[in-house]
Amino acid sequence: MSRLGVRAVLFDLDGTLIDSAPDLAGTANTLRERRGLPPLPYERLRPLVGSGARGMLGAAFGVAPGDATFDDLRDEFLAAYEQGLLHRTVVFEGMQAVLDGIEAAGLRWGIVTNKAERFTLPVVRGLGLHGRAGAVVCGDTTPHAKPHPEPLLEAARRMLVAPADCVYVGDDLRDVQAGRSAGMGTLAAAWGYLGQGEAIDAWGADVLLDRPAALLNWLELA
Ligand SMILES: O=C(O)COP(=O)(O)O
Ligand SMILES: [Mg+2]
Repeated sequence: MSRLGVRAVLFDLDGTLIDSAPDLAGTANTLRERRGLPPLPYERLRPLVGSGARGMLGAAFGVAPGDATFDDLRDEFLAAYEQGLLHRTVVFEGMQAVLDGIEAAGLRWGIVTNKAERFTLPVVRGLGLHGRAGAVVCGDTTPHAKPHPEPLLEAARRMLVAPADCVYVGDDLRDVQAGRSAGMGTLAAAWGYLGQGEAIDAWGADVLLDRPAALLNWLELA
């Protein structure tokens, strides 16, 4: 895949553009604390953060979707997370420079996440990214979420860029699947929430990136 013809870079949010793991793990421990349970170590929770509330509740309480208590715990988890979206969540180190480089080169960039709008929009605003992103498409913006291509196609439409002229950068297999289905080049971000034993090189991405700055190199902007 060539960077020639790339006019827009779309980014996944959690695990790619921002590190929200400390706040998601912190929320799991808030719920444990409410029940008099000791906190779980961050190192144990972080590898499960890619599975969102499901991963956090599985680790914290041993529950899974379909269990009697799961839905109530998930609602409580999401309400608690919403209270502290930006306590310790940050843009990944090196990523501001990547966004600066993309903008300086006259390329556009946007966000396509499975995180719901109620969480995404305050986070994106709070981190100062809102006025800069050409589009922010969330898990509930279109009828289908990733790995369906629809959110990526919606972002391309909003940015007035043909899907073939976009690339998608993400830290999960479903990001690569969505990008391919949308007809976009795919770049897999290895700095994100890669679960234990996950084989990122088996996802079928066009390019593997080991750190944010590698994206600037690939775009030939560094
Ligand atoms: O919150 C989620 O479900 C995952 O979000 P992401 O798509 O930005 O990684
Ligand atoms: Mg992600």
